[in-house]
Order: sequence, then structure tokens, then C-alpha cells
Amino acid sequence: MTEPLLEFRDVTIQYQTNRGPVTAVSGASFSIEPGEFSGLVGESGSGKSTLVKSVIGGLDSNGEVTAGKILYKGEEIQDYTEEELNEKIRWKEISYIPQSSMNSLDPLQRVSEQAVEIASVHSDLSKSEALERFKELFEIVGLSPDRIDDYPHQFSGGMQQRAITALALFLDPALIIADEPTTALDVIMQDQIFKYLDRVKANTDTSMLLITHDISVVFESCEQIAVLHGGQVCESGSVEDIYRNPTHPYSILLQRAFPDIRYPDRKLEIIEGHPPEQLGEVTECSFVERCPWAVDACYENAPPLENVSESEQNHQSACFRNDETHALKGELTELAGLTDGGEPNE
Ligand SMILES: Nc1ncnc2c1ncn2[C@@H]1O[C@H](COP(=O)(O)OP(=O)(O)OP(=O)(O)O)[C@@H](O)[C@H]1O
Repeated sequence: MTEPLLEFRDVTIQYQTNRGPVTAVSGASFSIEPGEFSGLVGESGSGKSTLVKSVIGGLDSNGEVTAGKILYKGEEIQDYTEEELNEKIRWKEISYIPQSSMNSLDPLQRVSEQAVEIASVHSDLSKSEALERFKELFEIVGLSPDRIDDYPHQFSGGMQQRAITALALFLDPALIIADEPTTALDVIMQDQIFKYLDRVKANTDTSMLLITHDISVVFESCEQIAVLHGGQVCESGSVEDIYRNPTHPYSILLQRAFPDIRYPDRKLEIIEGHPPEQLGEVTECSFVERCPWAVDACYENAPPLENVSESEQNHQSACFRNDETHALKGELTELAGLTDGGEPNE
């Protein structure tokens, strides 16, 4: 097996507050393989942004990785200083497209000038080489290369997002992390994003980590997925396995909360409640208060991630009732008045 590009190993991240430490991520483990598109999915407040910000040194000043390791190409990076991150990681190795990326272009500078600036700080490219490369990238993300000298306001929202992706690809990073790339966009623009992500996949070797609350976005554009709830990774594996055979109760319900072309008439589930804010150490399953199938054990310990089946490689779920999932899924189908048995009609 090749070494993962990025690996979270039992990572806990806390914020110090005047009410005590808030545990935003607890014991999270998952990895991203070279060249793959992965999705990190979960509702608002589940710890997605905290987890990815810890990789690029973007945690708020009261936040800290308090346990575990973050390995990039096998090297521990959780304690890197700002200087080390700038020198070794940012742009060249990992580019980050933040949630409010539309505001991240400088409105007073032509986008080509922003590219030339990144090149002069982080690479040896000459100005003309930088502009040539930027034109090529505009083509990959589906923008006309003649528009590189435009100002950000001359682009629509979707075009700005693509220009930002071209900047993120500029120094040929091994990984791009995109935080909620589709949230602020309408359905037509979301569709354009899927198309250009496909072109990025076809034309570059870059891996992508997509952060989103919408599991269907991950099913559409990724190969691997990690599902996060209340700072814990509930389930991880290939998109194919988790699409066909979601095992953790949260993944099952989350999948049923979004439209699915396999079940056009299905009623969408509403998952009652919200991910909890975790004060102090976390000693139970973070989904316990919302889970229709919780048992006493779920209050006593946080369940570990375990392999779900021998045939589904890397498919892991953190639930004390993993072995009973099939029966539980049927129960849910009955409870919700659904007609299928929880398996896709293919
Ligand atoms: N600076 C902070 N100080 C204290 N708590 C924080 C801070 N930032 C985030 N949190 C808490 O950490 C938890 C995880 O938040 P985070 O923003 O990482 O989740 P998220 O899944 O990215 O949500 P969203 O999609 O809304 O950004 C939440 O309980 C949040 O209130």
C-alpha cells in the first residue's frame, strides 16, 4: 500500500473558552490517498472546519491539537510553526479554499496580478511563465484564458470560484482542501462546479478534500468519504461502499436526508436535534442523544472505528451496534413508512 498523502491519527482538537475546553474534534482518524478526491461530511458544528484548519495552521488562536498526529507524506505537521507551514506546506503542497472563498480574491487587483504575486513569493517562475501557467489553469477550470487580466468584480460568483481554484492549483499542490465549495451557489452553478472538478481530476494529479454538509455532493464527486458528527469520525470508506451500504446510524439518516436518484419518491428524513457542543473530555458516542438505536453502552464509551466487512476494504464504522445494522435499517424503513428495504433498486 502507498503511504497516505494526509493522515489524521486519533486527533483531538480543543478550544479554550471561559466555560472550559470545548472539544471540537475527538479521536478522529482518517486518511487521504495520493490522487484521490475525498469528502469530509457532517452538519454545521460537527468539527469539519476545525479539522481542516488544523492542517494548514488556520485554527483560531484559542484552538489547539491536544492529542494525536497529523501526518503529511509521513511527516508530523501538527506542531509546525507559521514559518514552517509557509515554507514547506502552503500553496506548494496544500492549497486551501476557505468557506467564504468569494471574498478571498483582492477586489483591487487583476486576478493575473494575484497569480504573479503568489509565484514570486512561493516559486521560481518568471512573470511570463507564471502568466502562461495561469492561462492553462483557466482552461482547466473552464474559464476563457483571455480573462486572466479581469478584476474579480467582472466575474460571476461561480466564475470567481473557478478563478480561485485556478489560483489554488497554481503551484501544482499535491492536495487542495475546499471548504463548502457549493453551499453559496444555486443548483445550476453547483452543476458547473461538479463539471470543472471532473476536469481538474482528469487533467491534474492533485488530490482534493471537499468539506460539505451535503452527502450527495460527496457521492457525486469523490472516491472516499469520512462522516463526522460531534467531532467524531462515525464512518469512513469508499463512496461506493458507503453509498450502497451505510452502516453508522448517522450516515444512514444523513443519506436519507438528501435527495437520491435511486429513490425519487422517497420522503426526506429530518435528523432531530444538532451535533452537541462538547465541553471537556468526550466519553460517549457523540450521536447518542440523537440516535434512535442508542443502548446503554453508547453512553459509557466512545465507540472505536472498526472494519465493517472483509469484502469492503477500508470501510469502517464507529458504532457498538455495527453487527445489527441490517436489521436496524429495516426498522428505520418501517418507522419512516418507506417502501424499500433500505437497499438500492438497481
Ligand atoms: N474559536 C472557537 N472557540 C470555541 N469554540 C469553537 C471555536 N470555533 C469553533 N468552535 C466550536 O467547535 C465545534 C466545531 O465547529 P466547526 O466550525 O469546526 O464545525 P463545522 O462542522 O465546520 O461547522 P460549519 O459548517 O458551521 O463551519 C462547534 O461546537 C463550535 O461551536
